[in-house]
Amino acid sequence: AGAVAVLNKEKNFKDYQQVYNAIAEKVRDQDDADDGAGRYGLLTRLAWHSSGTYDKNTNTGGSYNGSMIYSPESTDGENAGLEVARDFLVEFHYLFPWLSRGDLWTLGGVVAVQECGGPKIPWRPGRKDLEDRKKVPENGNLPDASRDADYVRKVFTRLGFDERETVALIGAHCLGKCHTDRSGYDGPWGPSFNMFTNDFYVRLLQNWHVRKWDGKKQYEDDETSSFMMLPTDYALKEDSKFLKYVKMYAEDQDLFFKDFSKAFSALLEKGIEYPKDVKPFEFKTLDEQED
Ligand code: HEM
Ligand SMILES: Nc1c([N+](=O)[O-])cnc2ccccc12
Repeated sequence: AGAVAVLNKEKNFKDYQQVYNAIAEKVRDQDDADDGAGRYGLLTRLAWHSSGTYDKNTNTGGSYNGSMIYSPESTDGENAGLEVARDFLVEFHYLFPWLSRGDLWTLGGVVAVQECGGPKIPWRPGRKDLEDRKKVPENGNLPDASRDADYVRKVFTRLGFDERETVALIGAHCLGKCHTDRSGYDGPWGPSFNMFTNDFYVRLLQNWHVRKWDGKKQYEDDETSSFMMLPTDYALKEDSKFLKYVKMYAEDQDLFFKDFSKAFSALLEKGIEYPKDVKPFEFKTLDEQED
């Protein structure tokens, strides 16, 4: 059976908005971090990887248990660098001891997307920290960036997403950057990675070439050589079915925002059963609360 959300009767919207605000203030304080990318990409990736272990065929993995602190998940090469994200958030575990790791890590992703101009991400608490180490998912479910379109389709089908949702989710690659000491990929280098926009798709439709360097195969844009794409990013334009949605989102940022909001919210809840009357929270951004 899936993991059933455990709702804390003493905590309500106001308490979770307070956690949101505390995380958002710290993110804002670190806007210069990571060569100007800030923490938006890093926290979005933590929320994604804590959820991306989900397997719809066995109804295992996902964000519920906050299991990334345990091996083998903690040492999965695909999670390299996410200890920086977990360390960034750990103080809020002590500030708000009633919040589980799974709730904290997924809420961090909601803060990250919303605080850099992205759409509202509906979010529900109720994840419970793992007691039984045997429930830590095996490595191998988080995707490898060197692969092709069919591999990407397989990964997101296993997660329970269709092609349109797959393309919408990968649009989060408008945020943040690659780190040679984490994934081995490198860049981008332009100041374009701390705002949530449809730029990923607009750029992907421009002209690219394989970068000549001593690192992993990746793409570089013909015009400025200041952007990069992973092989799995580039695969989205090489595959006619994915390309249809790349063009759709490149032409319509509002549609991208609507689809991303729905798919990312669903990603963060994969494998979790909620009582049907539990409505998601929609948090205000810091800007929206400024008096
Ligand atoms: C085929 C699927 C995907 C692959 C192979 C992939 C791979 C990667 C790789 C290799 C990095 C660089 C990590 C580093 O060196 O720091 C990265 C970064 C990132 N990924 Fe993905 N990713 C995928 C899908 C997604 C999805 C679905 C999301 C979110 C919804 C996402 C969000 C991010 C973000 C925000 C970053 C920047 C992290 C930072 O700035 O530290 N990715 N991804
Ligand atoms: N900023 C990024 C772009 N981009 O187009 O700016 C493309 N792909 C990425 C893959 C992983 C992390 C960041 C990316």
